[in-house]
Amino acid sequence: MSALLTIDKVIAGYGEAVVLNGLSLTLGEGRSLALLGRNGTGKTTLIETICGLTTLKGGTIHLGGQDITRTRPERRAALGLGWVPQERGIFKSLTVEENLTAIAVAGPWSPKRVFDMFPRLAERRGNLGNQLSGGEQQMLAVARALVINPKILLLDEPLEGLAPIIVDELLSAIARIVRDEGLSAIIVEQKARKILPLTDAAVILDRGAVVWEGTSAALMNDAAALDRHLGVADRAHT
Ligand SMILES: Nc1ncnc2c1ncn2[C@@H]1O[C@H](COP(=O)(O)OP(=O)(O)OP(=O)(O)O)[C@@H](O)[C@H]1O
Repeated sequence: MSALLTIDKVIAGYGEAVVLNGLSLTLGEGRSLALLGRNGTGKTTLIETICGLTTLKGGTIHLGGQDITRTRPERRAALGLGWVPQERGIFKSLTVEENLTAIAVAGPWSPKRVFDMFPRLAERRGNLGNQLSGGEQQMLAVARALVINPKILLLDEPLEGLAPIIVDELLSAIARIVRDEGLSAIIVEQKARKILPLTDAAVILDRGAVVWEGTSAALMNDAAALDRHLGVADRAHT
């Protein structure tokens, strides 16, 4: 397994505030990783650091063997980071179809193919972004990340605030993307037990550091680790 993304001893945060304190992580080609942890433990900061949006004070980041530590965010996106931020980042004044065609890059994930994956979006292809439900907006955000044909999909809490039926639809789409199609992905999620069946590996963050790492299957079976690092509340929400 060759490393696609290597984060080595990264120290990063916002301005003078350090959030990630010497964090290291590796994602292999074609692998998927669940990034877990309680609120405020640094998950979003890690995703934003990979995208080049935080203040980096130390460490290195390599994508596909290339050092991107000092690479500007737009260039990192072009090099293959398909980021879906928590706030989704769709164009609300463009139609669903325009949201995709405006940014699509040639490759296996064409707008047609993502419409096949998300029939709800296909039905609403002429609707403006601001006419979509929260779940449809989230599907469009994932679709937008796919049509740039990234090397890695970075999903930041894709299930947050969505109705159970939409959660299930999104989970089955994510399963197709990461399991069947083998696209590399890092998925930030609060609902550990929902996402772990889909991912290969898992990492739990606490106070900006990795406190648990291993296979998703091992974590699913480790009730003590789930309790200790994610809290009993995790079970109540799944
Ligand atoms: N823009 C910012 N400026 C300063 N501090 C920030 C900023 N964004 C986040 N932080 C701080 O960084 C720490 C980690 O936040 P982060 O959003 O990465 O956590 P998280 O694990 O993604 O949590 P959540 O599940 O709540 O999104 C928190 O203490 C937070 O207050």
